[in-house]
Amino acid sequence: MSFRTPVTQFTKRVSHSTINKLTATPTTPLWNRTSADQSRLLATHVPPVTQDATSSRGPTAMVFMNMGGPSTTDEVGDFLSRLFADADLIPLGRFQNYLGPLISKRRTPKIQKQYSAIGGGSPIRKWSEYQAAEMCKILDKTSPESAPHKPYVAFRYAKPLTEEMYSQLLEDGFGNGRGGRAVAFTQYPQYSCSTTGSSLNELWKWRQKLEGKSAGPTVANDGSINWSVIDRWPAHPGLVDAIALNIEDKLQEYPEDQRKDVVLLFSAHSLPMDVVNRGDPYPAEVAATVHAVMQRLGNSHPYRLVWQSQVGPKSWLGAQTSDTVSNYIAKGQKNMILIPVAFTSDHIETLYELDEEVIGESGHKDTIKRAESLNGHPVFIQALADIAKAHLDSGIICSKQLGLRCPGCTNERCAASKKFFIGQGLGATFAV
Ligand SMILES: C=CC1=C(C)c2cc3[nH]c(cc4nc(cc5[nH]c(cc1n2)c(C)c5CCC(=O)O)C(CCC(=O)O)=C4C)c(C)c3C=C
Ligand code: FES
Ligand SMILES: [Fe+2]
Repeated sequence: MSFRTPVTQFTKRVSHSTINKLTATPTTPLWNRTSADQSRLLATHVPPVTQDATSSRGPTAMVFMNMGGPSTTDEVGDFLSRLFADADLIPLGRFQNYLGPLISKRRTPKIQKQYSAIGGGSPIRKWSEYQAAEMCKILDKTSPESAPHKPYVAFRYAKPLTEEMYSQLLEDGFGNGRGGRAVAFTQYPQYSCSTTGSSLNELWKWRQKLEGKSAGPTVANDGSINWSVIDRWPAHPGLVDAIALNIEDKLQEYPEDQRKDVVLLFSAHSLPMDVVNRGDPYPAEVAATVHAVMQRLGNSHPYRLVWQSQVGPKSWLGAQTSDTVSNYIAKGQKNMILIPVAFTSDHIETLYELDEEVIGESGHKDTIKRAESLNGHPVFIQALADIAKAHLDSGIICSKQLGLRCPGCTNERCAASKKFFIGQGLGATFAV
């Protein structure tokens, strides 16, 4: 039995302090006990109260975490300077404060041109706000016990930034001595320490700054925000189905006699090899998505997983998407569908890199196509709601995986933020 199940049963009638009096001793609070112990205590001491259909533990804040993108070309400079200042993404050691601004300043005009070419900015904010709001509408119906669900967006490098979201949460009455529940829902389906890991480290940092918490469990019961995390969902059936449906739609654009011989190229943002070799979970999780999509399609077509968007002189995980397309063309394969698989909405890497560069410059624009990004696909929105509902029902603070650091990790921010998010024993183990 999970911690949450019994709590939902008495909602407004039994307060958290009563639960604690009933269940915990001063030295071993409920959230710090084994799950068997929690079940025994709750089963023994809690009077059987039937659920009141009108009662709710809400509001629940549903916070969509992502990297973000500049909404206008004027924001490109700030976006890049935050990106190159992030030592979880681009570690520049003691030169970070000097090299970060220098590289971002030098890169700005080139990246501004790319955003101009896709309509003057990244659509990620528009899509994230839409996806979060639509998901919350579904959750209000499917999960009345945690309603109302309030959508928030927290970007790592663009507005609304994590600190803006956090201040808004406090203004809206979460925390500030009133407790309140918030779910950090990563919008990267596959976990990488350079993406979701960085967003969680940032969230932990702002939690410390704005709520004064330097340590302690997520189920704090001290009036600060109770955080839990959806940290990965690489093979969720709804995600898999939405990607598969977009592929099936694209296949329809080929003449029937050619359709079965189209090569599917799943394309994900690459990682530097030193990150891969550190033991980052992302390559394996992206492969899990691809495998699940191919199973859903009945392994109907030949396919490869390829990697795009390498930046700078380091060695990156390949094969590169652009090389793959030219190599296959050279081998005589002209029918190919590129499938963005590690990002849930359109962004510069689909609209510019894939559409304008890889396809646009291939000389085979008619036969090399791209599957739609997930954007507002109703099957995808439903998947988000299903993932969130399962999380809310489970009472789990985060996945078991989140507690385990990469074998080669030397980043102390990872240690501190993981310790916080695993919530001292509710569902995850902690390894240093
Ligand atoms: C799952 C997605 C992503 C992973 C993993 C990822 C890792 C990663 N990225 C860089 C460096 C840069 N990324 C940049 C832009 C960018 N990255 C992603 C996604 C992932 N990155 C997206 C969606 C975007 C574009 C945002 C948008 O258009 O809205 C950039 C800036 C652009 C540029 O200068 O070329 C850099 C730099 C590293 C080093 C890294 C892994 C360690
Ligand atoms: S780099 Fe992966 S846990 Fe720190
Ligand atoms: Fe990137």
